[in-house]
Amino acid sequence: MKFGTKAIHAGVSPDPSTGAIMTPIYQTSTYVQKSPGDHQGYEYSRTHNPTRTALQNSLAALENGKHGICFSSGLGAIDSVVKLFNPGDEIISTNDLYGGTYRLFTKVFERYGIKFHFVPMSDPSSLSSYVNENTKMVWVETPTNPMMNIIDLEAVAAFSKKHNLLLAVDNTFASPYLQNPLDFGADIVMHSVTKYLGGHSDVVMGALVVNDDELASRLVFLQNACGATPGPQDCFLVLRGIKTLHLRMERHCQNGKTIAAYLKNHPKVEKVYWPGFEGHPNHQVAKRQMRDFGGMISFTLKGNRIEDAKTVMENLELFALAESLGGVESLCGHPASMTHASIPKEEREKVGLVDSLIRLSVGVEDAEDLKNDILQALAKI
Ligand SMILES: C=C(NCc1c(COP(=O)(O)O)cnc(C)c1O)C(=O)O
Repeated sequence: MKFGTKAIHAGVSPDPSTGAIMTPIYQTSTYVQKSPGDHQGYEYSRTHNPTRTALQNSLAALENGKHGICFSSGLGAIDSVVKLFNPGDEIISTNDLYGGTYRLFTKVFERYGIKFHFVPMSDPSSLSSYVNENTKMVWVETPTNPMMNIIDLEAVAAFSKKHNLLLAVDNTFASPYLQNPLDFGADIVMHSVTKYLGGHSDVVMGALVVNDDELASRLVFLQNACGATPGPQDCFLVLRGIKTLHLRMERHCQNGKTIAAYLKNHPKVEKVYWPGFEGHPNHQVAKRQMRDFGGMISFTLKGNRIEDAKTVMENLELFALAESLGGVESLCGHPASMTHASIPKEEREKVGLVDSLIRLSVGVEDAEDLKNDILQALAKI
């Protein structure tokens, strides 16, 4: 099946008892058994729930994987990935990543003896210097949040296999519509389902998709044992969001291209970070591993004054100033003081995340209105 057909049909089937075409919301915590252990595959909703099962199967299909595993948030999913490891183990991570992920790694798991190396990954050949006998996994985002770096999945997968490391890829910014990391050799693909998959800014959820059965059983064990599972209503909302993922992503990409080009030519804009530009350092890699370049854009202003950035964001009207991304409505954010505030300033600035950086999640509105919104806000500085 092609992606658009999978988005509508994968993982779901008419309800066996009623024929309902949409997967029902099984709003129940438990299931009656005929005698101890004699049940219909469902015992307790933290462990299994039919609405969640349909969503997990749908997500696995969209990522060309075998096993989908859902969590109550993206960080809940990442938490379970890191719980695969033990004190003394080491993880090599991209040095540009979501601030909450950095915080989870450094403020939680370093206390449990897991060591993280935050390194630039635009040239995977430099990674070997960070490998030792304790290294267990490589953690990648691509495109990265918020600097829009592109990491070569095929090259990092080859590196990981050569050194017998797991490769986990946070595919949130691309969505399964634009990129499928398992196809390039990744072992785990992770999503903040909160973003493009839910697509309507009305759910917080996370997911993992893997092919390996043993890895899946370890992650399913952690999903149940640690309990960060989503409820059936949220699973229903994401199942519904997924049905239009392909249509929404096409519009996000069209609008992203229009807005990126508009910003690039604006006299008050210093630099625009968007993988679709031919001048992007890894544009050729993006072309190879992505089907299009997405709706996430970051940019800086001439003069790099935080006051100017705040004035622009306060005056944007269609681009609402809020955390998150990937919904139908356009959002703007200030990573330095919002999503990435938990990363020390000196660490942020090593990757180019300066105080004047503005991040846009370009929605599916009419592009002309979005351009005019940016024009009027930039006129205020
Ligand atoms: C809320 C934001 N990010 C969440 C996020 C997460 C965490 O997902 P949550 O569903 O918010 O827990 C993981 N990975 C990436 C790349 C993310 O962007 C944000 O960047 O505005």
